[in-house]
Order: sequence, then C-alpha cells, then structure tokens
Amino acid sequence: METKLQFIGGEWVPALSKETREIINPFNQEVIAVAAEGNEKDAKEAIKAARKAFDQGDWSNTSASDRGEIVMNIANLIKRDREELARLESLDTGKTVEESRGDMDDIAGVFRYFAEIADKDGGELIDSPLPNSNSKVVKEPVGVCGQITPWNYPLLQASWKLAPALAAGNTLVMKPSEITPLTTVKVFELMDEAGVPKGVANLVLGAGATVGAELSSNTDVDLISFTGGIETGKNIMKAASVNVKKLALELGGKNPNVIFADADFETAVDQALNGVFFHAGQICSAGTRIIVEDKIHDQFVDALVKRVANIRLGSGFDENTQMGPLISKEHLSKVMDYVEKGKKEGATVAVGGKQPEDPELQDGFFYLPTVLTDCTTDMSVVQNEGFGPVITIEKFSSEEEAIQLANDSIYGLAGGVWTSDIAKAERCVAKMRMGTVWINDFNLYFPHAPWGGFKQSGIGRELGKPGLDEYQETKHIFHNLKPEPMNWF
Ligand SMILES: NC(=O)c1ccc[n+]([C@@H]2O[C@H](COP(=O)([O-])OP(=O)(O)OC[C@H]3O[C@@H](n4cnc5c(N)ncnc54)[C@H](O)[C@@H]3O)[C@@H](O)[C@H]2O)c1
Ligand SMILES: C[N+](C)(C)CC=O
Repeated sequence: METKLQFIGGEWVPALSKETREIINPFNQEVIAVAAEGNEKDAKEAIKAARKAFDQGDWSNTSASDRGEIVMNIANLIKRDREELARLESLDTGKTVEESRGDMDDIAGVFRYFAEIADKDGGELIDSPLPNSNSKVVKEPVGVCGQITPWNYPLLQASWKLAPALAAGNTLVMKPSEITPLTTVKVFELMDEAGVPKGVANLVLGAGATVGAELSSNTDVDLISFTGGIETGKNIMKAASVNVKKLALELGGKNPNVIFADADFETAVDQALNGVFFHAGQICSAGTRIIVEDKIHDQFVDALVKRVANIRLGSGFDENTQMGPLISKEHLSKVMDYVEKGKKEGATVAVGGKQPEDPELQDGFFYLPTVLTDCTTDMSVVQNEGFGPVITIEKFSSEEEAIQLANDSIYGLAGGVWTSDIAKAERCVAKMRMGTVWINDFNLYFPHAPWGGFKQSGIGRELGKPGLDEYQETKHIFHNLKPEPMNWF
C-alpha cells in the first residue's frame, strides 16, 4: 500500500523533503505501507493553511448545525467503511479485527455524539448588575488546534480530538503516531468526502521530535491536544508555554482494580482479564494493578492464572486469536525489561514472563500474558506503567488499606472496585483519585462520559460536554442599552 501523502490546505501532497517511512506489520514485520515522512517544514505549511482557514475562511462562522451536519456525514462514512477501516487498523496495530470493529463502532459514535451536541449550546443570558443592559455568555472556537495521537488506538484517539474540534468550529493540524498512520490517512479522505472545507483539517505525518515539536511550539497554534506518554506530555507542556497555548493532555496510567472478598468472584476474575488483555495490555486504562483482599488472594490468583495460561496468541486476522502482538521491537524490549526489573525487586512470575516459544509467533513482537505476584507498592512494576500484558497483584486486609494502595501512585487515570456492598463501593469511589472509576466493571468508555486523568495522568477532558468545552473559548458580552456619562473625573 502506498500512502506517501499528507493532507495540507485541501490537497494531498508528499513530504517537502520527499522522505518516506516504512510501516511495519507487528505480527510478521512485513512492510505494509510506505508513508510520507514530514518534518518541521511540512508542519509549518499545514499550520499556515489552518491559520488561513480559521482567520479568512467561513468555517468558524458556519452555523453550528451546519457544522454538525458535516460531522454527522463523517460518522456515516465511517459506518459505511467500517470493515475496511477495521482491517487496516488491525494490520497496522496487530490487534484483533473483532477489537478493531468495536473501535470503529465507537469512533462512528463519537462523531455522531459531537455532531448532535454541536448546536445545543447557543450561550446564555446572565444577570446584569446594571439596569438598561444585558449580559450574555457565548462560546467561540479556540482557533488553530494541534493534535497529536499515539499508536495504541490510532483512530479512536484521533476521533476524540477531530470530532469536537470540528463541531466547535476550529481548524486543525493532526499528527498521528509515525508508526500507525494508516487509518488516520483514510479518515482524512472521508472528512474531505464529508464536506469539511479546504484548509480546515490538515494532516502531517512524521516523527514527534520534528512535526510534533513544531505543532507544540509554533505560535500560530492556539491549542495543543496530546495523547501519549507522560514524558512526552511534559515536553509538550514546556514547548506550549511559548505562547501560553491552551493545553489538553491525556497521559498514561497504572490503574488499580480493587477486588473485595464479597465480590461476585467469577465475574471479577473474568473482567480482570478483560480489563488488561485487550490489545495486549497496550491500553492507558488497563487494570494492570490488581489489589485483592487477602481472604481470597490465593483463590483469586489460582483462577486468574488458569485463565491467563489459556489466552490464545496469534494473528489479529485469525478469528481464534484472543491477543495479538505488541506494537514494535522497541516496545517488546521495554516490556521485557519491565518484567525483569520486577523479578529482581522480588515479584514472582505466576504465569508468562517471557516470549512465547510457538514457531508461528517468532516473527511477531509477542509476549506471553503475565501475572506477577508477591508485589508491593514500592516496586517499579507496581508504580510504573508497563503498557503490556502484565498484571501485578498486591494484597490488602482492610477497606482503608485498599484505598491507600489504590491512591499510592503518580497516576490518576482510572480504577475499579468490585464488591457486593453498595455502601462500601460508594465510600471507596468517593476517595479514589482518578478521572474514571468503575464499580463492578472495568474499562468501559463511551462518548457521553468525560475521559481524562487526575494527577499526572493529564490535564483536561475528552468526550462528553467537557470534551467540546476544551475546543471553545468563553466570551462574556456586556451591552449597555442606555449609555450615559458618569462624570467621575
Ligand atoms: N489517557 C489516555 O486517554 C491515553 C490514551 C491512549 C494512550 N495513552 C498513553 O500513550 C502512551 C503510549 O503511546 P506512545 O508510545 O505513542 O506515546 P508517545 O508519547 O511516545 O507518543 C505519542 C505521540 O507523541 C509524539 N511525540 C513524541 N515526542 C514528541 C515531542 N517531543 N513533541 C511532540 N510530540 C511528540 C509521537 O510521535 C506520537 O505521535 C502510554 O503512556 C498511554 O498510557 C493515554
Ligand atoms: C482511552 N482508551 C481506553 C480508549 C484507550 C487508552 O489507551
């Protein structure tokens, strides 16, 4: 597949340098596409196009309902091309096609949601302190938005940024992860087909250090929205300070899944697996930190290990496969180092802890689903995000201890509590310092519910009404209907 093009000012163009990058299938390391490799110069061109479209184009003044209609067209085109998009996502990321189909349904739902709320907030009149006056508050687009996405959910994370930015009347430049650009390229074709005007949505492909850094530091960009790792987030935050850009950061997590002895045991075990092993654990909100009540610890570990040992690895295109490979050789080696460090610190490998020996999996970046027991809160495997199929298990003996452990983290993205005691569940979630907390569930997200992190898991929210607010400025307009001199001076 040839994808040597970027989308700038409504035209498909190669990188100015003519450089390209090979896109690799993580299942077998075959080259599946050749993509343009843009750099700072391409990013500057795209920002110029987005600036012009915002300052001189009609998009920001188009009625919100007309913008909503175009965003709805995108949702419908994603539904139309669901299978093609899902297969492309699986080819690029290694995840199962079934998972990718679910992602495409979620993505269409995200565009539909923001299309529907685009025209639902026309502003409000507020009480004025003076007679013969009125005071109103209106929402306006922020301007030119830089949007940077990761490789794990390439199109899903892109949709959480594209849909609200367009619905709110902004123009944008998106940079997908350089290793998984394929579905984002395809969606820019669909946005063009859906009627997004020229220059409004621009796409630059390439590395973070070049394209991403330019988007973060360029003073013509008014907002930067980033999803990715915590260290990259900190760099972007520094770069964005140059013109005090608005900033939205969706960063990592090491998410606690607290299991009390009175939980529905079978369901808690089953959902603990779902909470981690989709996409080989490469999920920001994966429940990789299991904190289980000591009374059921051994029984829980036994049940979990039996199920984990039976997870079927393979090609995402094989319908028997339950878990695909990791994204890259570099990432595989990071996950291996993470587990080795945990072992040195005293964790015990209850299952997994190595690459599979199956000859059919030797060309892919596979790692066995892994459970580490005897974990304590001071260990690096408990504190750091592994971003792989690795669960750490800790024990607790009281509700207070469970909460204390769950909150003992620099992260605050998501967490879960399993119990049949409703009051206990409510007490726990009230104290858990995370942007999303599930009671008797894990890893559920949908367009209406805001998503984002407490603590170092991020700044701001995507999805829900707050996800639209990120892309809007609030303006107060005071109108004096009977101006007269004050004669103060
Ligand atoms: N909170 C969430 O909703 C959420 C969702 C998905 C992924 N994530 C996080 O993403 C991380 C994994 O993704 P990743 O490895 O692609 O992250 P990453 O930080 O390495 O890269 C993310 C994006 O940032 C770009 N980038 C890299 N350096 C840059 C720089 N200096 N300036 C600007 N852009 C730069 C990359 O090219 C890529 O497009 C994990 O930590 C995961 O938890 C968070
Ligand atoms: C936000 N989510 C869960 C869709 C993907 C995180 O990596």
